[in-house]
Amino acid sequence: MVRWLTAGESHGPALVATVEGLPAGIRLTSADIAAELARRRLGHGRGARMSFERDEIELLGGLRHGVSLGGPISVVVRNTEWPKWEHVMAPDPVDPASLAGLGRNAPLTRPRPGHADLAGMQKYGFDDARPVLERASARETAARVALGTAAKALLRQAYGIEVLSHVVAIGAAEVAPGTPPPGPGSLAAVDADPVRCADHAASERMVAEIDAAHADADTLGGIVEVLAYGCPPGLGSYVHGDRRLDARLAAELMGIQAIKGVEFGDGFTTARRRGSVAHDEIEAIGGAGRRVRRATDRAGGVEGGMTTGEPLRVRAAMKPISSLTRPLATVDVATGEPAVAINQRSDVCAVPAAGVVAEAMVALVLADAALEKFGGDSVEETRRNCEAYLKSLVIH
Ligand SMILES: Cc1cc2nc3c(=O)[nH]c(=O)nc-3n(C[C@H](O)[C@H](O)[C@H](O)COP(=O)(O)O)c2cc1C
Ligand SMILES: C=C(O[C@@H]1CC(C(=O)O)=C[C@@H](OP(=O)(O)O)[C@H]1O)C(=O)O
Repeated sequence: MVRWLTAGESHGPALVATVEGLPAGIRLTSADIAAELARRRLGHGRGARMSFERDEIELLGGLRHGVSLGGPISVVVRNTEWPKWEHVMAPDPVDPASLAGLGRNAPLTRPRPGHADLAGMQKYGFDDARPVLERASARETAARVALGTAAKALLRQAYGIEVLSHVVAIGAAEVAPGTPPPGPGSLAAVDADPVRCADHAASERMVAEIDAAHADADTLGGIVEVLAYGCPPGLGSYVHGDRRLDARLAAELMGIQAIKGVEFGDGFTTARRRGSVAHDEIEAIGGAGRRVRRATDRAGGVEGGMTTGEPLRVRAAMKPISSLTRPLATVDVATGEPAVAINQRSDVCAVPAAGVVAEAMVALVLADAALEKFGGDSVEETRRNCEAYLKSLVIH
C-alpha cells in the first residue's frame, strides 16, 4: 500500500511530506523534485507570491545517492517567506512584544465566501481566520507535488507509464470539444505555453480571459485534463466500490483545493448520449496473438473500475479563486455587522498549477494501484512482475 501525509502551514517555516510504500531502486534526486515544483509555479494569472518565493527543498530520508531505499521518502519544502512570518507563525510561544504593531498579526474577522475561513472558524473554535487559511491554503500542494515526483519516477521506470496534464478551459475560453489530447512526450511543449494549454488558439483566448478578469479585479477557474499513457489493463478492481480506480482517482483529485468536479473520458457528455454512441467498441487488430484495441476512448481508459489499457483521461474542474481584490460581501464575526471579505493579494487564476498538482495525485494513485497489482520490493521486481502479467494475457 502506498500512503502519504503532508504537514505545514502556508506561512510556517516549511512544508513536510512523506510517502511510504514505494519500492527500492527508483532513481530520484532533489533536482527532479525541484523541477516538478517549478512546474507548479507556472501559469499566467498567478499572484505576486509566485514571483518572490522559491521552493527550497531538502530530502530527509528514503534515498541514497539518488536511488530509493524502500523506506519512507521524506522531503522538506521550505517557505522562503518564513523570515517575515517567524513571529506571527512561530510554532512555540513568543514574547507578545515581538507581535506588537505587526499588521500581519491582526485577527482576520471578515471570512471570504468560497474559502475555508468561516466554516473552519466555526469548526475549530477560532475567532480569527488566520489559523484556518494557513492550512487550507493551496501552498500545501507543493508538498504533494514533491511526493508525486517519486510516484511518477516509479511509474516511468517500472512500467513505462507517462503522466501529463494540460488545461482545457479557463473561464469561458476552452479547447474545442473533440480536439485530440496531447500525446506522450508532449509535456515540455505544454509547459512552454503560458497557460499550459496544448492548443495555441485556445491558449490565446485563455490569456485574454485572464487579463480581462485581472482588469476587473476578478478571478477565474477552469478545467484540467490528466492523461496517463502506457497503463496496463487491470489496475484497480470492480469487486468493491472503494477498490475502483475511478473512485480512488476522483477522491484524490477532489482533495485538491478548489476542485469541484471530476469526470472520466467524455464524462457528463456521455450521460447525454445514447448507448450506441457512448461506449468504446472492441476490435481485433490481428498480428501475433489475440490483440485487441478500443475503436474510441470515450470511457477515458477505465471500465468497471479498472484500466482498460487505453490512455487514462480524467478531468478536474476548478472553481474561481475566492480571494478577490474586489471583495465579496460577508459578515465581520467580531461585530456581527455586514462587511467586505478579506481582500489580500491572490492568484487571478491557478488552473495551470492545478494541472501539475492533479498529475501528482494521479501518479500517487496509479503507483498504489500498480504496486497492489504487481507487488515487488524493488523497481526491477515489480517491472518483471508487470512484464510477466502482460505476457500471460490471452487477449491483450
Ligand atoms: C494551485 C492553487 C492555487 C490557489 N491559489 C489561491 C489563491 O491565491 N487565493 C485563494 O483564495 N484561493 C486559492 N486557491 C484555492 C483555495 O485554496 C481553496 O478555494 C480553499 O482552500 C477552499 O477550499 P475549496 O475551494 O475546495 O472549498 C488555490 C488553489 C490551488 C489548487
Ligand atoms: C503560496 C501558494 O499559493 C497560495 C495559495 C493560496 C490559497 O488560499 O490557497 C493563497 C495565496 O497565498 P497568499 O495568501 O500567501 O498570497 C497563494 O499564493 C503556492 O501555491 O505556493
